[in-house]
Amino acid sequence: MPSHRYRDVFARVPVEPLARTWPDRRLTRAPLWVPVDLRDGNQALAEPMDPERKRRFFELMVAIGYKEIEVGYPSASQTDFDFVRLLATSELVPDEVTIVVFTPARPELIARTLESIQGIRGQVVVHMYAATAPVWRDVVLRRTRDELAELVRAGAEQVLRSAGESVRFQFSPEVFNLTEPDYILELADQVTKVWDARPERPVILNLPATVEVATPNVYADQIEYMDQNLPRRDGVILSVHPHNDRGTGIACAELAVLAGAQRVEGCIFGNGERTGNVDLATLALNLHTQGVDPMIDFSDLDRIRETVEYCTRMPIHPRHPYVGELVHTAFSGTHQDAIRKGLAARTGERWEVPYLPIDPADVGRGYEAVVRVNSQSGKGGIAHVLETAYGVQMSAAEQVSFARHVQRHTDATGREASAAELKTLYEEVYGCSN
Ligand SMILES: CC(=O)SCCNC(=O)CCNC(=O)[C@H](O)C(C)(C)COP(=O)(O)OP(=O)(O)OC[C@H]1O[C@@H](n2cnc3c(N)ncnc32)[C@H](O)[C@@H]1OP(=O)(O)O
Ligand SMILES: CC(C)C(=O)C(=O)O
Repeated sequence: MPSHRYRDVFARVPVEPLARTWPDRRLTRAPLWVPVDLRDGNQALAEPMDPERKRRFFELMVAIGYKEIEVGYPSASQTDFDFVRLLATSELVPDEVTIVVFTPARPELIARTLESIQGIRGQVVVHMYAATAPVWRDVVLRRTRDELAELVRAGAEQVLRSAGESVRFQFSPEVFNLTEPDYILELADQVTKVWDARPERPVILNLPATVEVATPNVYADQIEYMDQNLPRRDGVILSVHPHNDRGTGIACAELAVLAGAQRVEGCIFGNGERTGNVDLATLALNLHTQGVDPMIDFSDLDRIRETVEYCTRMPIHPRHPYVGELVHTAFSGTHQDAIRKGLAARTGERWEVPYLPIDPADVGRGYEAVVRVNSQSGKGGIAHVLETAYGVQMSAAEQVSFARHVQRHTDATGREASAAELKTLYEEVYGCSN
């Protein structure tokens, strides 16, 4: 492998020395969540969502409790523009929900974005971004640091000039994680000054790991450094937007919250460009399994999954955390045995069943699928299936002997044996069901 072609993160961006405190902190409450499925998720789809899909997705997000939702990139397409117009001119946005519209720092596209929210009743966040990392400055935007700072200042002023009282402001230095920290502080100072950041009307400063390039501790250090050094800190909502290129988007988000992030952007099951945005459902349910209320209702996870799959036209992997079809299922014998004993030993509300980090019932699933039988299974799992599906009670000796029959059967077929198949086999072996 030509690994010499790549440099580690420390060779690409200065990571400032830091008296870090995040490793000693705990996650004790949910951050502000902002699903960006209708913008960042949407821009990753081969077929972007049509108006009906956008609306269905939006209504789902409102129904499960999101209070701030990025709804589109109005200057990107007529569909995006029209959807924002629909929200601005209808009753679809409840009073307690704020929508976010996204724009690059280009004057004509800012103007189009502001046009899309004309006459809106409730609160709206105008989210402006510009890529700030050196390669993007030099190669993509072809601007020096000062020239790019000027573009951002002009964009912030344009937004301010045309925005009414109901507008709040957000800035994202795209590729924050590869941008020099002193430059981020300079831009943060500039936008928070132009937008008059104060606690009563805070500015959202969103620090994306646009392309994930480092272990999560590095991102956490970068976020804590900003938390400690940002100008007008009490007038800023510090937000993060992790992607999942190294497969550690979840860890980046969790450590970033420990490090001082107050708000997290992502997509509900992690859709997004390349390997996706951070997965908001996983983040929320991770909190739930630590005893922290995520403030979003995932109690009917399969309904949420069906809507997301319909809107994105993409299936969710069977091993996807919490929601995958197989994540509450054990095929392997010793795990089935432990689950069976754990389920039987339950007392009270506390959930401590081996190998099941969450009670499937919390997310609307039953217990039928927690144990399924194939050639990797053992007597405990087989007995569990027959008992729960048909009330068959086997003695310890019978369990041992029947398991040998099942093993021969599953070895011969190479397949899973359903509860019905097990019952038929049981009747063949013992003459009748007990
Ligand atoms: C990390 C992110 O997710 S950022 C969001 C990315 N999402 C999208 O791009 C989806 C929607 N985008 C679009 O529909 C189109 O790209 C549009 C309408 C925004 C722009 O389309 P076009 O005018 O055809 O330009 P194009 O797509 O080629 O963009 C490149 C231009 O934008 C400029 N640009 C890119 N980002 C920014 C920015 N944040 N602020 C200002 N200018 C920018 C580039 O420098 C380039 O300018 P140049 O042509 O002078 O070199
Ligand atoms: C500009 C922003 C928020 C973004 O989508 C990203 O950096 O990934």
